[in-house]
Amino acid sequence: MRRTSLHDCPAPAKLNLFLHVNGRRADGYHLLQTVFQMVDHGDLLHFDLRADHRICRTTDVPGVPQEHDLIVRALLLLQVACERRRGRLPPGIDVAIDKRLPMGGGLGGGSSDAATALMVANVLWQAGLTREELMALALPLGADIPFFIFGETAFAEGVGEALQPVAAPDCWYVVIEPGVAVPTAAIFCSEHLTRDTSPIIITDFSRHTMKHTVFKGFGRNDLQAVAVSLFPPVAQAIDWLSAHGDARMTGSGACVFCAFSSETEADAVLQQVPAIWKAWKAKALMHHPLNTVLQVSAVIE
Ligand SMILES: C[C@@](CO)(OP(=O)(O)O)[C@H](O)COP(=O)(O)OP(=O)(O)OC[C@H]1O[C@@H](n2ccc(N)nc2=O)[C@H](O)[C@@H]1O
Ligand SMILES: Nc1ncnc2c1ncn2[C@@H]1O[C@H](COP(=O)(O)OP(=O)(O)O)[C@@H](O)[C@H]1O
Repeated sequence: MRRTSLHDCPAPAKLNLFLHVNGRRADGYHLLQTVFQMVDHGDLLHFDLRADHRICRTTDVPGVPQEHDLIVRALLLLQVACERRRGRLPPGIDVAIDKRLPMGGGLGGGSSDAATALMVANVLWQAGLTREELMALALPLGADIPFFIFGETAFAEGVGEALQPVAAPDCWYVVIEPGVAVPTAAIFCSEHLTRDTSPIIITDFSRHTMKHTVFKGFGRNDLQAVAVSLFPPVAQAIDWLSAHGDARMTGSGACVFCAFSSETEADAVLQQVPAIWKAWKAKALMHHPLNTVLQVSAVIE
């Protein structure tokens, strides 16, 4: 049966368990190695097919005009791809967002929103793009989007688009939002950013090591030193959380996280977080929730 709406669609946050900057491409983009981990905390999106062909965001997102919104841009790309494939333009979509993830937080909120929109619209429009086709369509919009469509914990290379599944640590995270928005570009263009971390090679041995990454302090976030120097609240949050474990920044910041092997341990730390910061706990997700909720893989593969 053809569906005309899908509500309460999750767009989970990601954490970069480590993030190494290995070099820079001729176009200025940086070559990275990272492990992307989804967690069970994120935005919620609601989709309704329209009678016309317009893509409309029905929720105001302060600072993000509708035409710049990654959700809207992603859906416009898919609508055109769908028209090319099917010979007719699919109906428009109204998208409402319950925004929970802070912008400029390094949690990939905008990217995750766009990935969820693409996976849902692929079903609503019966567009029939494969997972790989959706990932390729999304990459020009943002390097993190393909990961969310890939849908499982991944070791990523290139600018984040070359993905391999890795064993994920089954744990809980405490995440602190330091209350500042870090613009990704400001970190990557800093003259103080180190860009020469030696690439690691993923073997069966290192896959195993990855599983213990968060507890054994594997790697580091090469973007952290620059973010800490430009944004003191990030430094303060890392200092505080470091008393409880290996605290790190995710992505280009600002959020910081620390892993715990049980929910009880995470709760104990969460209760002590100073009231000046917003903080939450989240469980590691092995798969994107839409893989099962929507049977996306069955529909698009
Ligand atoms: C750093 C990461 C790690 O997961 O995530 P966030 O912390 O932003 O969530 C990503 O690589 C973010 O990739 P992406 O989402 O494409 O970054 P954008 O905000 O579009 O990039 C803003 C600017 O940062 C620079 N940039 C970005 C990515 C990259 N690999 N090299 C770069 O030099 C470019 O100048 C780009 O124009
Ligand atoms: N749906 C969206 N949600 C959040 N940010 C968006 C969205 N669409 C576009 N953006 C833009 O992407 C930027 C980065 O937001 P976000 O992905 O949430 O953070 P980060 O890249 O730090 O993880 C925002 O500052 C905003 O300008």
